[in-house]
Amino acid sequence: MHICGELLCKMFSCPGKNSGIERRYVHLDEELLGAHPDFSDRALPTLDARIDMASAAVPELAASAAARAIAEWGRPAADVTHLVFSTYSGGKAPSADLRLASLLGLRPTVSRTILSLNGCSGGGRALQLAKELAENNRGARVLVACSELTLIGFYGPQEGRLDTILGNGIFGDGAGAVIVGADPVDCIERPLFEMAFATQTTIPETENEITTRLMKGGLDFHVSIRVPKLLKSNIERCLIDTFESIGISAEWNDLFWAIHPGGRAILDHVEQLLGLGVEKLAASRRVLREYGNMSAATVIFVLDELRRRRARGEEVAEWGVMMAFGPGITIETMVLHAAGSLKEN
Ligand SMILES: CC(C)(COP(=O)(O)OP(=O)(O)OC[C@H]1O[C@@H](n2cnc3c(N)ncnc32)[C@H](O)[C@@H]1OP(=O)(O)O)[C@@H](O)C(=O)NCCC(=O)NCCSC(=O)/C=C/c1ccc(O)cc1
Repeated sequence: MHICGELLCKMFSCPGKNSGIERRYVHLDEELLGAHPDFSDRALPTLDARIDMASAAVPELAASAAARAIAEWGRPAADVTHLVFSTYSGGKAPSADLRLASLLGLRPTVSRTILSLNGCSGGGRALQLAKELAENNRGARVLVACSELTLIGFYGPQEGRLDTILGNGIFGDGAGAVIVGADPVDCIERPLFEMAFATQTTIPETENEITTRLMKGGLDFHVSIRVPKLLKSNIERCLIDTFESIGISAEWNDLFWAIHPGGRAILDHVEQLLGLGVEKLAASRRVLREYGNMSAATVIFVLDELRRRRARGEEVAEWGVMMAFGPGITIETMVLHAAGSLKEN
């Protein structure tokens, strides 16, 4: 797995001390908003303009992350065989995946899949799909790209919609990219993490807790106040089931952790529930602090941060877990093995 995160956009506000967020980056700056003052009002028909803007900017942002991931991978872009692209910020076909393939000069036979509206679980889903593709197609090299722009669903405050304020307070823009493959080529490819096993769980009867819908005024998203507690009640079962499936018994504090920082409360709940030491969620908290919740792209930033922490010797665990949460409520869980540890065995 080769990882790279990318931020195009301009720096945004500081949303307050309780959020755990110090800065975020957004494409929709004051100038653009000045040109589209109707974006502030979700009752006005702005979807066409938002989709036009996103159709240009989403693949460009993805391309800058992907170009860096490909450069670090060390092989030419033409060696990419598959592309899995996740975004909630689209709304037309051909989609951002085709434009990204063209911007990167991928081969015309590249096999493309777009994941749309998977929200914050999209990064986990895209990585699991890439794992399946890589393991089942000899020599496959899968480019995973997640690119999110909040402009598709940014509104001003509205009476009775506290979740809009929550969204404006925690969401940010960003893109991440990863190259996934099996059987690395010696001396050229230097894997970072092995994706050992992955599961997807849907929490029963929670389909109304995180929702998004394309409306004439933009992407209308709703995140209920119950989300952190629902995750807290279900996460440990997912972890136990996942580790039992591969016959590994794990002490939570002996693992490294890449939890999607959907909000500060979610990280607090996970830390408390699993009895994790304060450093265990440091990568997730840093990404939340520096970039906010960039939906699907966020777990890629967390993995990127984790590999930096590993390089500095701040995280030494051999096995780890990545978790991402999105509409469903869907929990994507993946057991990871640090590639440096593989070589030592
Ligand atoms: C950092 C927060 C936002 C605030 O923390 P706090 O400052 O300690 O304050 P409170 O938690 O006590 O909340 C302050 C107020 O906000 C209210 N509130 C608190 N969450 C809410 C609420 N979801 N609604 C509506 N009022 C609320 C809460 O009731 C309270 O109201 P009040 O008592 O009247 O002051 C914290 O609540 C927090 O981290 N919440 C979790 C955020 C969360 O659920 N994140 C989403 C995870 S899932 C995801 O990321 C998917 C996104 C997605 C993206 C794109 C897609 O296409 C699809 C999906």
